[in-house]
Amino acid sequence: MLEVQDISFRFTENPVLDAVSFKAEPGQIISVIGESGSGKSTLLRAVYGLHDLEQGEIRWKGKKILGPAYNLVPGESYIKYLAQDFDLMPYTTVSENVGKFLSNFYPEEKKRRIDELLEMVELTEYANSRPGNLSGGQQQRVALARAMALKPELLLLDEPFSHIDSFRKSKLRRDLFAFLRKKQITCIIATHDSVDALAHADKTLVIKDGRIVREDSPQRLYQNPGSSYTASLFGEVNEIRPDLLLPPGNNGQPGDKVLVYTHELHVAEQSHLKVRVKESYFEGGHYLIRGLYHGQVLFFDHPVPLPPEKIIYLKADEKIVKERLNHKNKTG
Ligand SMILES: Nc1ncnc2c1ncn2[C@@H]1O[C@H](COP(=O)(O)OP(=O)(O)OP(=O)(O)O)[C@@H](O)[C@H]1O
Repeated sequence: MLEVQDISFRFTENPVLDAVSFKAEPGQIISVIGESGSGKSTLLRAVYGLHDLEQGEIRWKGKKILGPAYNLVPGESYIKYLAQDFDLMPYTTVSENVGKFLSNFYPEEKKRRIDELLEMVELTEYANSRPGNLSGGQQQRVALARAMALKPELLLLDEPFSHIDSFRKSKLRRDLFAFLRKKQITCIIATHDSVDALAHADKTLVIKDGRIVREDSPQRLYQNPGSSYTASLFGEVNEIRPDLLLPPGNNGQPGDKVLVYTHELHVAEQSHLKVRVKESYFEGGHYLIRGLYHGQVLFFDHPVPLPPEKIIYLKADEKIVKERLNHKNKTG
């Protein structure tokens, strides 16, 4: 088990990690999501032993992970860290890069393993190419394969799909996480991408200014984001007065707002939410509509574009609104 206990770290004056605590059970996949600069990479680097902490400690299976001041060669052999720069050897082949940490003692076993990993990242035909001649996305796939070559006990992935085209990303993501589950590899993945954070994780940590502000299952986090910061990591979100979405009575406290995702608002015959359409943006499966309610900008999804200045009425599922309101009042 990984135990991160109350760790703080700063490069200069301001803390970059501020009293961070969480646990990862063996085989668990944990996503860390937060805006740029919130401390995701620093957290992964700290877990890998690349930073000397100001306070707190990190343990893997009870053994303390030490920073560079106490460990001449930072990083432990049972942990692999895939950084945002891929750190590949540019002048040796893709195969040699993937096999860098594998023993030469059993050459056939080594070759089988490299072939299996290259197949997973769809780079078999590039086995003899040099990373220097590959695209950014292809290099990232080589780095991913190399990080998994030794079947680490703990894998730390920093934005592992950021350079990979959406055409490949979904399949690679599915295959990678299936592989991790099969091998019972514990994984922490830092990401901006809500699909990375939601689709495959057992638990998601939301980080803001170096602090963990939420820790929950992806489903509960998405259903009850609790703050506009958390909700906005999953896409455009509206903050709406509950009395505009619920029948009279039971409408929360004055000043309350509920968070409503764009796909949860629907055009209705009548409602309290009378909106003037401003613009329609084509997003593939639907249009994102920007409208105004008494000067407040609202976004919602609609199957077709709507003419500017058209007046429409918006509704949301009352059950969802009530649940969010209750959750908000419970958690403050
Ligand atoms: N080597 C460094 N020296 C000083 N400050 C740093 C250093 N590395 C990162 N920081 C600062 O620490 C904070 C957290 O950075 P970090 O890279 O952990 O954020 P992040 O959430 O991973 O961002 P991104 O999503 O953009 O990669 C930022 O304010 C950053 O400017």
